[in-house]
Amino acid sequence: MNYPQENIKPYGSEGRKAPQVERMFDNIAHKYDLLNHMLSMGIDKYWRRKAINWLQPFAPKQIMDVATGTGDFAILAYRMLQPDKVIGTDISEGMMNVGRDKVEKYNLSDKIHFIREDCTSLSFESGKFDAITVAFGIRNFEDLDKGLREMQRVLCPGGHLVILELTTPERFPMKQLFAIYSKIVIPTLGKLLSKDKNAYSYLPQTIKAFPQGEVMKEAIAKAGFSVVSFERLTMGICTLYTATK
Ligand SMILES: C[S@@+](CC[C@H](N)C(=O)[O-])C[C@H]1O[C@@H](n2cnc3c(N)ncnc32)[C@H](O)[C@@H]1O
Repeated sequence: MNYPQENIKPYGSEGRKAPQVERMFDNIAHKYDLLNHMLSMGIDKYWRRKAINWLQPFAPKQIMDVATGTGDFAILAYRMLQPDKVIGTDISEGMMNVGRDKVEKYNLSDKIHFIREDCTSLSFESGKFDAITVAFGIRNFEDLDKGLREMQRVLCPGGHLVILELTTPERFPMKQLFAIYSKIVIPTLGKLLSKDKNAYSYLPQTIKAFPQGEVMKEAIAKAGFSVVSFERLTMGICTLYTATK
């Protein structure tokens, strides 16, 4: 299936989406953490903890953090779940280099590894991971269904998937507040700090276009997952999706 956000590209309609997304995240990598926490006003930390908490009862030993970026989710997953290993995968070496520095600073280099992988075509063998996490990354995939199928393939039978993604609130007053925030605050602050004006106008456009709630739940189930469910967080600004293989 073709989803609307797959046709939204940061630097214009020419060429494939994935190389443009890679270029964009390489460009903003040095300011990503600052902007991320600033634009979410720190609420992302609560969302991340909530997502990882869901995995706690399953005590996964091998975890892949897809679209790991600068590694915050991978680091938190390691600290909260104490698995044998976390592999962070991403298409942007620029983002992962920031993550590699953090992991070294925290003395976690033997526990958390970063590998360049496009989630729509993973090089890992089937059934390798006990759990897969994705925070704020899946919206950028060139082919959402292919990415979900690949995650399903590399999870072990009974393995767990957790996805956090920004969504559009549907009810008053958050719907109206979020509309103003995403039209004015995100592009203005993003442009000012990252110096890449395309990146922070691409962000709200993809949030608006990305399938959410029941549509996303159906996409996850179609990729072969069972017990798919979702919970809207902070009045619908973010949604937590969980599933089992
Ligand atoms: C908004 S950042 C999220 C980073 C991190 N997960 C976090 O929670 O802060 C999105 C990341 O998705 C990555 N990405 C986009 N498309 C991807 C793909 N097809 N496969 C793997 N990573 C991808 C980008 O390079 C970027 O680092």
